[in-house]
Amino acid sequence: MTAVEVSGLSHRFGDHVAVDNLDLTVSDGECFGLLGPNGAGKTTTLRVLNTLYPPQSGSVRVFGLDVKADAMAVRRMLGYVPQQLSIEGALSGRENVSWFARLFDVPRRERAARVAEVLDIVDLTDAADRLASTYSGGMVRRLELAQALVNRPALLVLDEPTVGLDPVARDSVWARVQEMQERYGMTVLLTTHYMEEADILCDRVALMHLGQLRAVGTPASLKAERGPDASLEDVFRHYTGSSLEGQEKGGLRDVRGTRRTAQRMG
Ligand SMILES: Nc1ncnc2c1ncn2[C@@H]1O[C@H](COP(=O)(O)OP(=O)(O)OP(=O)(O)O)[C@@H](O)[C@H]1O
Repeated sequence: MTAVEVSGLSHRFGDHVAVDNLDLTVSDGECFGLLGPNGAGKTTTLRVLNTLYPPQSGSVRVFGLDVKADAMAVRRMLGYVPQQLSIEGALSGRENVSWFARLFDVPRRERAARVAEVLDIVDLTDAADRLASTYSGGMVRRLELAQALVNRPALLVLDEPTVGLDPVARDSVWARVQEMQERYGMTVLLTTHYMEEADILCDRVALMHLGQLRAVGTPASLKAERGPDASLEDVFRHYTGSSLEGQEKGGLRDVRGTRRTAQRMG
């Protein structure tokens, strides 16, 4: 079964073509990475897939359902962790996840157990009753994963899941994603600027540049095409003509974003 099927998708903002005739297939149970420089069209693609933007041309199907015609059914199958902060600092971790459980129609009788289960998966049981405003960046990201998981999505969509996290917190998020995949056999679609993340987590990756698909394959096959010692960064550079420097969101833009986050949390 195909989890995601994108055919001839294009999306414009005014005159600007953000996604240009994109074709992409993600198989059931796969962890698939969407890579590309800033502005490549990754987030726009995820937003169409998430039913946030209706497709302007082309089509997107999630487990056979059309994102336009069957938007509500598609939403029920999805868990989404956006780039922007999606938790409420004035609530505890448990309350944040419970709120999502209500929002996503988790049956009332099952809610408390389901919330406890996902908090356990992301290793936040001990901190569950503390206000989220006291959480570290890594804990916030794990709480967002718990929120996205509480309706047991068939497809988990992660937009830069570890941006701004230190290596230890990043490792911890990776471990949770892998555990969830093993436990539930869910399909994961993520975007990232970290080539190491793509290499470790993803069964296949696609490289986007200027709205177009430039390459798709397993990390191993894409690296092998470039030579015996090639890294995924070499592959990235080859297809996009740009280096990753300044791409990782550690720049001013991200610092601003992080500060905005801190303000909201505090
Ligand atoms: N709401 C919007 N209005 C106008 N232009 C937009 C809007 N959203 C995105 N764009 C433009 O569309 C292009 C693709 O943006 P998108 O956010 O999809 O890229 P991305 O690959 O996710 O980049 P990043 O890695 O920086 O998140 C960019 O040139 C961006 O400036």
